[in-house]
Amino acid sequence: MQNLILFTSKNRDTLLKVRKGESKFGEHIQLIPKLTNIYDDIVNLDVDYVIFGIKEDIGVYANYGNTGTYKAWDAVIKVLLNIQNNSYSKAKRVLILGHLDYSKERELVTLKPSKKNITKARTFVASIDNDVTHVVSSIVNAGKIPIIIGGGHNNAYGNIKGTALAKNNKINVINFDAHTDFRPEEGRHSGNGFSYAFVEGFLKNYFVFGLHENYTSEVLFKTLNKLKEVKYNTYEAIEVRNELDFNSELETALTYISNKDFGIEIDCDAIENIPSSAMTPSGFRVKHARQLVHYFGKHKNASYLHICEAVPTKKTETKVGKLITYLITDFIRAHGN
Ligand SMILES: N=CN[C@@H](CCC(=O)O)C(=O)O
Repeated sequence: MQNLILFTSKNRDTLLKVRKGESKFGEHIQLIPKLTNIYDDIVNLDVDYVIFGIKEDIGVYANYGNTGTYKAWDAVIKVLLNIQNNSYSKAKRVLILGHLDYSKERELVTLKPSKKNITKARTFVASIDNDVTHVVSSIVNAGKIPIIIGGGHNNAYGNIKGTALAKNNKINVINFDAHTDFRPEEGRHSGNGFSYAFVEGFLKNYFVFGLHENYTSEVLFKTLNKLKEVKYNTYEAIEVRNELDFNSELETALTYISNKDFGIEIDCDAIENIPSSAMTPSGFRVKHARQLVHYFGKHKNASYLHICEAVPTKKTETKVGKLITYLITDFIRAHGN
């Protein structure tokens, strides 16, 4: 697994800000000292959650989007390690695995998105898919729950495939997102992770929560309406026209996906004013995202959490790191109880 960089005790100690009389999350997490193969390294560890990052934005570039999603992991890990460890946190149940690294390959995203470069990027996304599938399936096979941070939403494909392979069954997904990411299979990118997972038979029931009506084409709406496995609601129906109630929609979506193992996908572009690849001035509040993660996370069939598409800058990295950390800890608290 050449792209997997382990998170070491040295990394932790560099980021940890210890305070006398306090106990920080990072002081209690578990780490793997040496990588042999992920499954063997973690199967006997007494942890429930395995957190890893994906430092890539090649999938976003391959979808002609705004790059920078590779920066989310670094923003999150510095915040996560330094939250308080108390009776609400479960740091001992958490293994920080490390991150998938594509620093060399992502030189491509600095180039003009010519047809040739886009084709190259789409081909490379398929190899990122293989890495993500391998890491996720190893974690799920070992009986743990992956929490995947970052990268573009292309990584939903590897999360779904990896979980489905480990469970030996198709899985369902709830996607909190302004977009369906159900674009045509034209080569892999951040806009078609779910359509590829669906046509390849890894995804069964798919619920998109809070789609933006301005960013979904008529052709795509027609495709979605024809598929009995796909259901959605729109942000406008819930928050603008008040035709649907947020809490009732949570219930509708859970009923639709919870009959088998399911993944929770959170695209930060669904949340208002959060720096992301498709940042929006109009979207759900952070509170809504946290409530949704709590609501789905507490179900026994919740099999993974993926938070993606955030694009932190130097100025916004603490805000993004804190947001994603809140979502991670909401999930862990909900699922553990
Ligand atoms: N993962 C994001 N997918 C969106 C991107 C939209 C955008 O970049 O503006 C999509 O393909 O529609």
